[in-house]
Amino acid sequence: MDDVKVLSFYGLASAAGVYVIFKALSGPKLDDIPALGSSNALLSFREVFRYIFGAKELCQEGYAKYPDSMFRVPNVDRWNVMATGHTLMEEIATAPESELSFYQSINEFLQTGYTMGWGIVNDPYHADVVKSSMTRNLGVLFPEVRDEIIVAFDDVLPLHDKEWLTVPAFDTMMQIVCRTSNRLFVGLPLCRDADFIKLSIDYAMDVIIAGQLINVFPAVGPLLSPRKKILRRASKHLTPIVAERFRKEQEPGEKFTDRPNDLITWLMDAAKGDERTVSAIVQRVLFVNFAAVRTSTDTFTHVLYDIAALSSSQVERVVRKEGWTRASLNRMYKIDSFLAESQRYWGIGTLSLGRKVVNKDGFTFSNGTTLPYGTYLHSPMWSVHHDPGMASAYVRWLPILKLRQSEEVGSAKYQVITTTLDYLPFGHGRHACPGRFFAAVELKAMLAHLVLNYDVQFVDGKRPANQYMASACLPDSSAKIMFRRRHRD
Ligand code: HEM
Repeated sequence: MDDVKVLSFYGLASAAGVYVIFKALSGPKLDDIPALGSSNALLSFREVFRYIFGAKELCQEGYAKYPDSMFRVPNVDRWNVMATGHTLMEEIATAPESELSFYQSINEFLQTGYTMGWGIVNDPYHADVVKSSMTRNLGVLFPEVRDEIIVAFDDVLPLHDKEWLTVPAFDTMMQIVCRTSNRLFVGLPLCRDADFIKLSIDYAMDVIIAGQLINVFPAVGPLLSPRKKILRRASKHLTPIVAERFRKEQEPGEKFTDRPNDLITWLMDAAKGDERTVSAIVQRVLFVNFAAVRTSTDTFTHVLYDIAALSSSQVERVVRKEGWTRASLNRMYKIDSFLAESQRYWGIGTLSLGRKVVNKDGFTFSNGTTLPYGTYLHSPMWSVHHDPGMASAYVRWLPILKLRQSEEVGSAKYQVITTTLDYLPFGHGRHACPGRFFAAVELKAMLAHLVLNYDVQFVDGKRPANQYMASACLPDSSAKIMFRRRHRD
């Protein structure tokens, strides 16, 4: 590095350090909430490191020590309050946005305005589109989802005879998830375009990295946002499609009757004002990609790593009897339970129910505790999912994973889409993931296709270790996995 670069590096690092300390000291006063480690923001660096290298153990310590209560853990620039026990968690899940804000919490973390556009911050109408139009259309569009799964698996796994093929697990699943999701979002042929798939995948990573940089370097961070670059790349593919739809819609005379049934159309129908422009719709399609693809890929890579011990007899029986429809997928109870259990056991994060107190007078819980304005809070999901009190709900099925008791399997109460205070991978309450209905259909269809058609094996015989980073719990993204076409005798 030359001198100017060295000086710039130290200058930026010092500015970031001063800013972080300033933020830590000027945050809301939380003296009544017990801290893990030192209660002094500057002396709690040991816990900060423990948090950065995996919040799981740290939060587990607090969960055991403070049941039905609260404790706080230090992040780099703030305290994060953890609420435990059903009563407090229910109050978080049901609190109105004007008291405990999901959007402020997530938008600050991702710096959504800079990284993905202020329209998304100001009018998150896509959540209703995903929850209503997308979910409503899942039955009629299922054959397309299924078709894309088959073609995508065939394309990314060019298998011959009885040979094993070794491929990178995460990247391969990411391709399949991205293509399948975009079959529903933008349709053929774009969902198979290599550059479009790559930019959708890159976008997710770029946004998370840029969001963190902007949080630490607020002054220069926005300059590092990938938004414009990605928009330019995406526009090449999406702008002509969206512009053509707007043009057809405005044509006098004939009604635009052959409108494709996809996310672009659903968004155009729901968007209002400034959000009803070509560039705003393009941005929104990218945002839904961001919410959908990485989350589903991480979840499915965990599932893939779990799959070796899965019996496929039940899947075969249902498919033989009823063929491939959404209804038959609904009856693949073991597939559903397997997915739910993989999500419970591993999850893709260790925290859930992220909110920020936005009422100027603070938020008072039923136990009398008031959290001041500006407090960030969560529930320690990993600890909830591994609470020994939950063990009786499961029977041991795989060496690690358990399935629900047989009488419970198939009950709506325990399906993967049913969120509860004990089952939080999709959150719970007001902001529970609206994409979970699609995610469940997509991932269950992928899982059933996988177990019916492929044998899967680890390269060295054991599950690759997870990567824990702050609140994330990610499946190993560099591990390879072996596939072979399944042969029926
Ligand atoms: C396995 C895959 C997925 C996981 C684990 C997941 C998880 C989550 C979680 C934890 C939340 C926040 C809930 C809360 O704090 O209460 C959320 C919100 C959201 N998810 Fe998902 N998600 C997945 C797939 C998807 C898909 C496929 C879509 C879109 C098609 C989607 C769209 C959204 C949106 C739009 C929100 C914001 C909700 C709001 O504005 O209230 N997600 N998701």
